[in-house]
Parts: sequence; C-alpha cells; structure tokens
Amino acid sequence: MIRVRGLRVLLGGATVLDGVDLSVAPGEWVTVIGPNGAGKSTLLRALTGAVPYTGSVGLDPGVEVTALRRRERARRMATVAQSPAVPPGMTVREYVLLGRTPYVPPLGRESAADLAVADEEIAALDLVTFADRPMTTLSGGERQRAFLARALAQRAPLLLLDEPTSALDIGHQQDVLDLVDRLRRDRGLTVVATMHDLSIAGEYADRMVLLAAGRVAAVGTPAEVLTESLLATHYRARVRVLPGEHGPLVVPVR
Ligand SMILES: Nc1ncnc2c1ncn2[C@@H]1O[C@H](COP(=O)(O)OP(=O)(O)OP(=O)(O)O)[C@@H](O)[C@H]1O
Repeated sequence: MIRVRGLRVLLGGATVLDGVDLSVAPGEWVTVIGPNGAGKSTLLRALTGAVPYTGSVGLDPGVEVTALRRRERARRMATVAQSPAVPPGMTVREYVLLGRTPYVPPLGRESAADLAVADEEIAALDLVTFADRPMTTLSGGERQRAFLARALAQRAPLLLLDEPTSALDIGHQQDVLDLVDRLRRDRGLTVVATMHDLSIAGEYADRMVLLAAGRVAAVGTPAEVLTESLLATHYRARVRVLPGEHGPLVVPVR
C-alpha cells in the first residue's frame, strides 16, 4: 500500500526528514510517534505529496504519489491535518460534503448519493445535532470530529490522521478511534496516524514508528517501541511501561 524509501525533506534550509524508510501493508494501522519537531507531520505531508522530497513515496501498485493528479490522489487517500482550513461561512454538512469533491464531475454538483454519504459520516461522528451549524460555532472537539467526517466522506482506502484526537475528551477519543478501527475492518482501510498519547497510540496501532530528529529511531509492535529505555533516550521522559490488555501502558513518573 505504501512503500517509502530514502525519504528526505528539506524545509527552510533544514533537513526535516533524513533517509526515512517505511512500509505500510493494506489494512494495517501504523502510528508515528516522536518528540515535538521530530518530523511526524512532515512525514504525513510527504505521504500525500504535499511537500517536495527526494527518495520515493510509492503507492500500490508502485505508483509514485507525486505522479498522481490531485483528484486521483484524493480518491486514494484522505487526510486530517492538525488544523485544516475551513472555508468561511460553511455549515458542518457543507463542510463534510467537501469530502465528495473528488467524485463530483467538473462543473457538476454533488449527487443524492454524495449527500447520503456526507449524512452517514455526520451520524457516525455524532454530529447530527450540529449539521446545520456554521463550522465556526463548534467547539474544538466538535470541529475535530467534523474534520474526520469530511475525510471519511472521501471514502479513500488510505486514511492519514495527524493527531486526530488531540482536542477530544477521553470518551470521544475512544469513540473516534474505535470508529476508525471498525471502519478499518469493515472497509479495509489502511491507517497512518501521528499521536502524542503513547498509551492510546499503542492500544490501536499494529505497528509503531518512533521518529527522532527526522530519522526512524525504532519500528515494530507497540511492545517493541514503547520501552522505558527508548522513551528515555528519545523523549528524555521518565516513564514506567506497564502491561495492558491491548498494549503497553505508558505512565509518566515524577
Ligand atoms: N516551512 C518550514 N521551514 C523550516 N522549518 C520547518 C518548516 N516546517 C517545519 N519545519 C521544522 O521541521 C521540524 C519538523 O516539524 P513537524 O511539524 O513535522 O514535527 P512534528 O514531529 O509533527 O512536531 P509536533 O509534535 O510538535 O507536532 C520542526 O523542527 C519544524 O520547526
């Protein structure tokens, strides 16, 4: 599904990603972790072809992401960025409907089927009561759910999520991640996410990638990556790692 080789990204004269290799299999959930500034968001942006890079970002079947036209890219991958821009004056329903843009014919309008898909995702993200409200009136967490609804409405097989739960309360965090996991199984989605909450990250990911200063410092199962020594080295964090039902639990200690 994704095959990244020797990925290097320069931004403002600085090397932000430096020789990243990463493979993601169809249906897999891979979560990228790492300290602030490690290059997580940049890696996600490179996967969508949104930043210039050297090396290779190959998509199944061996197609370089930058070779795809915008519309084709949007049918293959849907992204939730950290702070997506919202066109002014849009209601939640109008915003979620933007996810159907790659399917609307040039100069055409959204079909009844497109409207139905948007409403389905609005319901899935618990946004029905907000559907006719302007996006600007939503709380941070409500808006984050609308961003995800828009991405899901794209019905792309690859979902790229940059800190998708950072504004959510603990209940909505679990709801949203459970939903993504269910969709992964039902629709065969492949998920690449970045997350700062390491315990939650480990509970949902099949594999994790620890980025540090633009390089892959570790890759493997959550139990292989979430170790006290790796987290001490790369986050300079004092933590205890406890066994959990669905993955290691990382507890900061003073
Ligand atoms: N346009 C730019 N010009 C110069 N440096 C940049 C630019 N964009 C990003 N960077 C730098 O690249 C590095 C990686 O940024 P990135 O946003 O990918 O990190 P991150 O791991 O997602 O961090 P965080 O956890 O804080 O969100 C940072 O040091 C950032 O300052």
